[in-house]
Amino acid sequence: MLRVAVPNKGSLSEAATDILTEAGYKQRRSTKDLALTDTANEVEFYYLRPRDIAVYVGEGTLDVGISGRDLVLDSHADAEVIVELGFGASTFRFAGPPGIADSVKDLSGKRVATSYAGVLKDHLAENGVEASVVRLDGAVESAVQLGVADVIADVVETGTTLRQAGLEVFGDPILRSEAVLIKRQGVETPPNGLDQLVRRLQGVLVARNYVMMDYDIRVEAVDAANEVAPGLESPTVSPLHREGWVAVRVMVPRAEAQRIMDQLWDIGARAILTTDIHACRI
Ligand SMILES: Nc1ncnc2c1ncn2[C@@H]1O[C@H](COP(=O)(O)OP(=O)(O)OP(=O)(O)O)[C@@H](O)[C@H]1O
Ligand SMILES: O=P(O)(O)OC[C@H]1O[C@H](OP(=O)(O)OP(=O)(O)O)[C@H](O)[C@@H]1O
Ligand SMILES: [Mg+2]
Repeated sequence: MLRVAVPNKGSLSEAATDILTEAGYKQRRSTKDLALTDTANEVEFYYLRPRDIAVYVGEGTLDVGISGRDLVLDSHADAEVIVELGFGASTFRFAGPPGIADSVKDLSGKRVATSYAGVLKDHLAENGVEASVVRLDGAVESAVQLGVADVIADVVETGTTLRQAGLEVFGDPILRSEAVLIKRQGVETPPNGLDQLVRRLQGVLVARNYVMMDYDIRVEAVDAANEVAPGLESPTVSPLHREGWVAVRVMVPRAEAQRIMDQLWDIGARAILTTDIHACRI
C-alpha cells in the first residue's frame, strides 16, 4: 500500500485534506484520528506535523507527503518536490522595527529570531553574514518587543501579525513557499499507487485552474481565435449546421476567462459559454 503523510494541524491541514478528498480518496472523519486506510484505493494516510513529514519522507519511512516547500528546505531532509499543489502560499521574510535594516547585509552581529533556523542559516551563509540565530517555536513577532532578538525572519501571509507587532518587512523575500507533494530523493522505482495519486492531484489542479469554453465562430476566424485561446493541446473544432460556421471547444485558464471571452467576441465569436470542469486526466 502507498503510505502518504498529510498535515494534521496548522495552515496546510484543511486544504490538504480537501485536495485529497477532491481527488477521490477517503479522508479521516475526526481531527483526532492519526491514520486512515483507504482500502478501495490501497492508500494509507498518516496525519503528522508538516515539519515532521519532510523527515519521514526523507528517511523513506513514508512514501510521499504533503508539506510546505519552506519546511522541506528547513529540515534539510532528503526529499524532492513532485507536485506543486497551489495552496498554502506564503513568503518568508525579514522584519524589524522601522529603520533597523535595509537588507540582509545589515544584519552582521544582530540577533535574528525564527522558527525556520535551517532556511535562515542557509540564507545568512549564502550572503556571508554572521548573525546569531534565536530559534523559537512560534509567536516570533513578539521576540523583538520582548528583547530576545533585534529582528525576525518569519512566514508572512497577509502581514497582519507583523503590523500588530509594529514591525516592517525589509530586504528581498528570502523564500516563496506553497504546499508541495514530496518523495524521497533519488527513488528510482515509484511505489505502487504513486502514479495514480500524482495524476489525480494534477487532475484536481487542472479542474481548479481551468474552465471549458465553447463558442461558435465563422470558419475563416478560427485561426485568429486559436491564437487567443490555444487550449492545452489543440481546440476541438466541429461543423455546425449553419453554413460557414463551426463550434469550438477549448480549455482556458479560469483567471483569464473573462478577458478571453471579450477578445473572442471582438473577432466574431458568438454563444460563448464557460463551464466548470469537475475532474479530468490530462
Ligand atoms: N499564515 C500562515 N501562517 C503560517 N504558515 C503558513 C501561513 N500560510 C501558509 N503557511 C505555510 O504553512 C506551513 C506551516 O504550517 P505549520 O502547520 O507548520 O505551521 P502553522 O500553520 O503556523 O501552525 P502552528 O502555528 O499551529 O504550528 C508552511 O509551509 C507555511 O509556509
Ligand atoms: O501575515 P499573516 O497573515 O499575519 O500570517 C503570518 C503569521 O501567521 C503564522 O503564525 P501562527 O498563527 O501560525 O502562530 P505561530 O507564530 O505561533 O506559529 C506565522 O508564523 C506568522 O506569524
Ligand atoms: Mg505557526
